[in-house]
Amino acid sequence: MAPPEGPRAPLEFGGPLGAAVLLLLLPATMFHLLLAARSGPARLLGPPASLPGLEALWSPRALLLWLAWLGLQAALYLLPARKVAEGQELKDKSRLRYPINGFQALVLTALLVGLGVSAGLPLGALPEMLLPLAFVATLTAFIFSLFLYMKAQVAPVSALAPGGISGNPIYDFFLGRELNPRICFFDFKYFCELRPGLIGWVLINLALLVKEAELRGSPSLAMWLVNGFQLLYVGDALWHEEAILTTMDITHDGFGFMLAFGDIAWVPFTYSLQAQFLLRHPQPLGLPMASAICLINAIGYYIFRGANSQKNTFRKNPSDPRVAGLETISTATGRKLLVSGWWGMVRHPNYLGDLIMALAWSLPCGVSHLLPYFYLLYFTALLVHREARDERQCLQKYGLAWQEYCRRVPYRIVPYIY
Ligand SMILES: NC(=O)C1=CN([C@@H]2O[C@H](COP(=O)(O)OP(=O)(O)OC[C@H]3O[C@@H](n4cnc5c(N)ncnc54)[C@H](OP(=O)(O)O)[C@@H]3O)[C@@H](O)[C@H]2O)C=CC1
Ligand SMILES: CC(C)CCC[C@@H](C)[C@H]1CC=C2C3=C(CC[C@@]21C)[C@@]1(C)CC[C@H](O)C[C@@H]1CC3
Repeated sequence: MAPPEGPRAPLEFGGPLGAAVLLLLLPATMFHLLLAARSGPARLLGPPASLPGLEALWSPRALLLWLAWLGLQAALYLLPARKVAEGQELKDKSRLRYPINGFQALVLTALLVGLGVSAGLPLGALPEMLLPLAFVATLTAFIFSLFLYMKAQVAPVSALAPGGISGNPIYDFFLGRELNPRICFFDFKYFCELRPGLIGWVLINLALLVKEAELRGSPSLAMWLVNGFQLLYVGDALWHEEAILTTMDITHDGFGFMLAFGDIAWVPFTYSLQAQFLLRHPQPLGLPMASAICLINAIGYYIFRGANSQKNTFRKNPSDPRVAGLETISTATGRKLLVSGWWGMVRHPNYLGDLIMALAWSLPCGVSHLLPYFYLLYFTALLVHREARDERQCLQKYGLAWQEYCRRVPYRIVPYIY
C-alpha cells in the first residue's frame, strides 16, 4: 500500500546513500573482524592478512546447522510462556501480545547443548565454522529483509513504521517499513531481537572456551571472565525481556535489514569478538588485575540494572514505594519524567553502565591490540547516535517538559563530560 501523504519523518543514517553504504559496510566490517581475530597480527585497521575464497565461506553443513538453530529457537519461542505481555498502544489503539519465555529458551538451549555435548556433540568444532556460519546468517538477513519489504507492501498503512516509508526502496529496505511484522502470534522483530542472536552469542563464546580448553588444557582466566560477563548480560536481557517492549526498536523502528542483520548476524559474530581474539591470542591475566576488571564490570552492571529497573518500575507503577519518593516533572501527555535518582544524574544512566561493562569485556584481552576494543568503540558510537535519536523523539513527545528536564539534568551520558 502507498504510504500516507503529508510530512514524513526526517531521513536518518545519511538518507538513501548512507543506507546503501551501510548495506555493504556492515557485513564487510563483520567479515573483516572475523578474519582479523583469527589472523596473527589481529589488526583492527588495515587489510586482513588473507582473503578467504568462496570455499571457506560456503558450507552446506553450516547452512544446515544455522537452519536447525533458527528452527530450535522458533520452536522454543512457541512453547507455553510464563506470561503474555501487552506491548505499547499502536496507532490503531490496539496492543500486541508477546510471550515472555526468553529466559526459559536460554535455559532449555543450555540443557539441550549440555545433553548434546554429553552425547558426543563436538562443540569445540564450532569456532572453525564461524566464517561459513556468518556467511549464511548474512544471506539469511538479506533474503529475510526482502521478504519483510514485500510483506510491508500489502500491510495496512497503520502498520507501517514512521521512519521506513520514505518511498526510496534502498532506504526503506534498510530501515524497515513495517513496525511489527508478524504471522499470527509469531512476531519476527521481537523474536529476532532476543533469541537467535543473543543466545547464539553466548553459545559461540562457550564453544570458544571449550576449544581453548582442548588446545591448552584449560580455559584461560581471561576467557572465563569474558564468558561470565557476557552470559550475565544476555541472561539479564532475557530475564527482563518485557522491558524490550518499550525500546525504540520495538515501538518506533521498522523491521528491515538494519535490525534483521544486526540481530541475527552482527550480534553473535561481532559481539563474541573478544572471545574469538582470546582463542588465537592468549593473554596472561593475574588475579589482582582480574579482580579489578570484575569490579569494573560489577559497577557497570549496578548502574545499568539500577537505572533500567528504576525507570521500568516507575513506568509500571509510579506509586511503587521504591520510586514514589523520587522527584518528577509532569508532562502534557500525563506521563512524568524522573528528575532525581539515576535519571537525575545523567539523561541516559543506563548507557553509562552499559559502556562501563563494555570496557570490562575488553580489558581481559590486554592492551597489546586495538581489535578487542572494537566493541567499545562501536558501542560508544551506537549509543551516542541512539541517544540523539531518543532525545529527538522525547522532545517531540514531551516538548517543554523535556526542555526543562534537559535544563535540570544537563549531561547526556557521562556526568560533567558529555
Ligand atoms: N548492547 C547493545 O547493543 C545495546 C544495548 N542497549 C541497552 O538497552 C537498554 C535500553 O535502551 P534504549 O531502548 O535505547 O533506551 P532507554 O531504556 O534509555 O529508554 C529511553 C526512554 O526512556 C524514557 N525516559 C527517558 N528519560 C526518562 C526519565 N527521566 N524518566 C522516565 N522515563 C524516561 C523515554 O521513554 P518514555 O517516556 O516513552 O517511557 C525514553 O524514550 C539500555 O540499557 C541500553 O544500554 C541499547 C542498544 C544496543
Ligand atoms: C548493525 C547495526 C550497526 C546496528 C544493529 C543494532 C542492534 C545490534 C542493536 C539495536 C538494539 C539492540 C538491543 C540489544 C542488542 C543489540 C541491538 C539488537 C539488547 C537486547 C542488548 C541487551 C540489553 O539488555 C537490551 C538491548 C535492547 C536493544
